[in-house]
Amino acid sequence: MLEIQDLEARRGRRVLFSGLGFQAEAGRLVRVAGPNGAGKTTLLRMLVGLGTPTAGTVRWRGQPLRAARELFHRELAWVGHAAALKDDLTAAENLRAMAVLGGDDPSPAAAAAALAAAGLKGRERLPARVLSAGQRRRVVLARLALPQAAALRTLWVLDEPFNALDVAAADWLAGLVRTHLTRGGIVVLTSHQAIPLDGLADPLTVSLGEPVPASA
Ligand SMILES: Nc1ncnc2c1ncn2[C@@H]1O[C@H](COP(=O)(O)OP(=O)(O)OP(=O)(O)O)[C@@H](O)[C@H]1O
Repeated sequence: MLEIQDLEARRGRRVLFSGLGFQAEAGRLVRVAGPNGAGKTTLLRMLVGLGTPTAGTVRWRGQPLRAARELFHRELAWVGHAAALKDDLTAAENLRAMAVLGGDDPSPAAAAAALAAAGLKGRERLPARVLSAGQRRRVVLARLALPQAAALRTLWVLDEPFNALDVAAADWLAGLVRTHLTRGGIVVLTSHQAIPLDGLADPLTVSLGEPVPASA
C-alpha cells in the first residue's frame, strides 16, 4: 500500500540518503532509525507530502503521491515531532482544532473520551500553557484515539511519538499502535528510545546512516 522507491534527499551538498526503498502493507509497523541528523524527519515529511525528494517516488495504493493526494490525505494521520498547541486554547479545544485541521470533525464527547484515554481526564478545560511537556504531547497524540483515526486514517506517520511520555503514556500509545496494526493499518514512526512494542509480528526497520558529502 505504501511504496517507497529509490528515494533520495540532499541538504546542500550532503546526501542524507539515496536509493532508499521499502514497502509497507496492511498491518505493518515501519521503524525509521538513525543518529541525530540522519534524515529521519526529512524522510517522514517526504512520506506525507510535505517535502520533495531530489529523486525517487512515494506511492500510495499504487499511485504516486501527487496523483493520489486527495485520497492519501483522507487516509493519513500525521503527528510531527514539534506539533504545537495554542497556549490560550484548552486541551479539548486544541485537540478539536488539530483534528479539524487534519480533516476530522470529532464531537465534543469524542474529544473528551480521547483525552480521558490519554490520561487527561479533569484537565480538558485547562489552557495548554499550564500543561506539562508530557501532558501537551498526550493532547497531540489523543488525535490517534479519536474514532476517525481508526476508521478513516489507514496510515499513521509519527515523528518521535514517544518523546516526553512517561511509562503509562508510552504503554497507552503502544496499545493504540498495536490496535491500529491489528485492524490493518500501517504505522511509520521514529524513536530514539526503546519502544514498548515487543512481540509485534515482523516490524520493518529502515536504518539511515550518517549523511555523506555529495560527489556531484
Ligand atoms: N530546512 C532545512 N534546511 C537546511 N538543512 C536542513 C533543513 N531541515 C533539516 N536540515 C538538515 O538535514 C539534516 C537531517 O535533518 P532531520 O531533521 O531529517 O534529521 P533526524 O534524523 O530527524 O534528526 P534527529 O534524530 O536529531 O531528530 C540535518 O543535518 C538538518 O540540519
